[in-house]
Amino acid sequence: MRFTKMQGAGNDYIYVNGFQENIKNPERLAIELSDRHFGVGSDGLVIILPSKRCDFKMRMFNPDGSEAEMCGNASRCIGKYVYDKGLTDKKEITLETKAGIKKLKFTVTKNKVKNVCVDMGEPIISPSLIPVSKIGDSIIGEPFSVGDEQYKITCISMGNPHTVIFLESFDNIDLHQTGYSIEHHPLFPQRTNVEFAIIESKNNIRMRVWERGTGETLACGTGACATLVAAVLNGFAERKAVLHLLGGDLLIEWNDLDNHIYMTGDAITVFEGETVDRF
Ligand SMILES: N[C@@H](CCC[C@H](N)C(=O)O)C(=O)O
Repeated sequence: MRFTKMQGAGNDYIYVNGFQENIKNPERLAIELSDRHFGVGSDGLVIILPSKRCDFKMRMFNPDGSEAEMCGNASRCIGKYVYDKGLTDKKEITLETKAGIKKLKFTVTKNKVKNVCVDMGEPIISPSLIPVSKIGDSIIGEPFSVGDEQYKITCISMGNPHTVIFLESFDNIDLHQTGYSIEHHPLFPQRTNVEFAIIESKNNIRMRVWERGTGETLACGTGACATLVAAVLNGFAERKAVLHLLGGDLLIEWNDLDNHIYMTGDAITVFEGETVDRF
């Protein structure tokens, strides 16, 4: 099976052309290929497929084999993949995901995609839709305890669930233990991604992320969008900000005219490969 390793802001996935490769068990393949010692090593597996409704369709699997509804960084990399490989000559395409249709716009230099802006759609704040097992219209800066620790959480869905916590510093947090405990907390029936964020200014937010089904990653596109929305709803930030993640920066804007979130960032091809033996 041929594959391409790509990363966006350091969030690395294995991309497979589903027009050519027939993958029977993507859940198992994601577990095996994502392993950083016995596989290729990645934050998951992404399959690019034909779509009846859009230019392309995406399926995305975490390293634990679970399928996610949406992946922001992967959507940008898919833009680069399909344009650079000549699967399209359009600079604006539509992408079908389990979280609806996303629109992608490419910035092209020397016939290669450098940057992609993704219309990520509207954020969802209703607890029943995120989903969060709590009655009410929203969860914005609400007290939450896990273990001996007390936090204030804001819950947002960008098609996939996110729980955002604002901190003064990352020094006193055991991100792996706290991230894991919140991901698996009974409040979140479909588990949750967890973002830890520090407000540096109204337009600059530093964040780290614990991803559902993955663990800590260097970046999460949907997580960056959810963090900006949470920051705005808590009165901490303006509607356009740079989100500084461990693997790079993303520009996120929550447009007040259409209520959509726009995410702009890089997309990089790392290498091409072919699996052998047990894969
Ligand atoms: N890294 C991604 C999100 C990947 C899916 C996530 N782990 C989930 O299960 O929801 C992004 O860039 O958005």
